[in-house]
Amino acid sequence: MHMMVSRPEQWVKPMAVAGANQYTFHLEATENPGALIKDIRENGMKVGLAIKPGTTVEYLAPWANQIDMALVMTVEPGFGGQKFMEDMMPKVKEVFGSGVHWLRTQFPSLDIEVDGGVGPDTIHKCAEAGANMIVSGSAIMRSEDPRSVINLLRNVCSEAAQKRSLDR
Ligand SMILES: O=C(CO)[C@@H](O)[C@H](O)COP(=O)(O)O
Repeated sequence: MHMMVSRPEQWVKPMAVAGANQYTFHLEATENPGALIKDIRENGMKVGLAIKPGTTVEYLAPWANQIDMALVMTVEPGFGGQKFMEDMMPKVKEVFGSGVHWLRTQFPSLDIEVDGGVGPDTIHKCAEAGANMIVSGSAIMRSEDPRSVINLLRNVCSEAAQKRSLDR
């Protein structure tokens, strides 16, 4: 479950009872990420941690060893059909001036999801950066052949992941 809500603490138990196996919350929505991560685990769910475009990845990094998935939003949360923000890709992987690589390099086994504006035109950027989980809404729903779009998105991600593991 991607909980794009304020006060995410209040929905942990209800989601666990409803059968959710992963609970993703927004870093910006809580004052105590550590306590929330602990509560999600104690309720038997995996932990996802999302950041909005305006939040730098340095805020997420301290929690990366305690979570199962990092979600890098590539649109402002709110609604589907927005333009993919390519300038978010350095949060997934980039060589900065200092030579620091980001999430995929620092946390090779972490699931990294991108959400917003992802479709056949933008999937290569996500996959090459190292994202292995994709949210795609309008590119699939507005397609005349949703199955082929899903297959394409899946294949591009799998091929990039395979290439990464061979390069390691
Ligand atoms: O909920 C959100 C943004 O608020 C996203 O999940 C988008 O809705 C994904 O849809 P597309 O950007 O792929 O249309």
